[in-house]
Amino acid sequence: MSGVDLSGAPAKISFRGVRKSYDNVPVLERVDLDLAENSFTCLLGPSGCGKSTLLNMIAGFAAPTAGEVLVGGRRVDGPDADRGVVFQEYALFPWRTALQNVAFGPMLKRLPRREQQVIARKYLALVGLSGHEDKYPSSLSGGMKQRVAIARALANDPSVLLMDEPFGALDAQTRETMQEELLRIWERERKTLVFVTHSISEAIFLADRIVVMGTRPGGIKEVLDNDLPHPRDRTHAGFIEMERHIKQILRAEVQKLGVI
Ligand SMILES: Nc1ncnc2c1ncn2[C@@H]1O[C@H](COP(=O)(O)OP(=O)(O)OP(=O)(O)O)[C@@H](O)[C@H]1O
Repeated sequence: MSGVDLSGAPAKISFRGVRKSYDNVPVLERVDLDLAENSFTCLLGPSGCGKSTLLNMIAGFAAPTAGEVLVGGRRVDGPDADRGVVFQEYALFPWRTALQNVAFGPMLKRLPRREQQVIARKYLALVGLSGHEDKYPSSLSGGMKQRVAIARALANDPSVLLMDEPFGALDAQTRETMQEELLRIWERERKTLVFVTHSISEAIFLADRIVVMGTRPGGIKEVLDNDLPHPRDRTHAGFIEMERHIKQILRAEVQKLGVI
């Protein structure tokens, strides 16, 4: 049975009593979480708390040790084109042009060549890369490569988009631009988006739900609903207050580890 989000809408993604261990070492304690369809959730927490593990279980790259993960009411038992993934390190094919990279999913679906190109051009345009179709990744900047990676994930028209620190390697200015672009794309494409980040400010800027995670035991510390109006202003009192609150939770977690 699929869960119900706090808003009353049926959950698109549900974790039911999920635990995860690697080689008998527990990484995640019991996780119960429901994410609504078309919601934007950020997973935030100290290094090693299991953010990527949680994301990978939605993607189907990792299986829970106990419990289950449901997407659209169906148990995840492996990767699926309906769940697109974008990683920090771009993961583009260096020998394929931007267009060929984005057309990769439609090609795997064996769509006619012309249709593959139409889809790839559409998503490259959506991420602001019209005119760069024939460039190879080596001649694109970090921000442009990440735009191609996003377009490639979107070209499969997934209902769920999973992003693992996608802007972590970008300079501060490019990162802020990409955050704004991503919100624009999310508003237009209406995907259920789950985004892993280390940055408190990035999480508050982007997400309507922030899942703050902790270590030892790894798991969810707090789930915050973020209803600050868009476009979000990082100097707004509500923004700063939320930042302060999350910092407090994370500081306590890091102190538990004896790091500071
Ligand atoms: N495939 C694996 N095999 C063994 N241990 C793993 C594996 N993947 C992750 N781990 C361990 O699980 C813990 C959680 O890792 P995970 O990458 O999910 O954390 P994270 O919060 O995403 O970390 P970071 O912010 O540093 O990327 C870490 O201690 C990590 O070493």
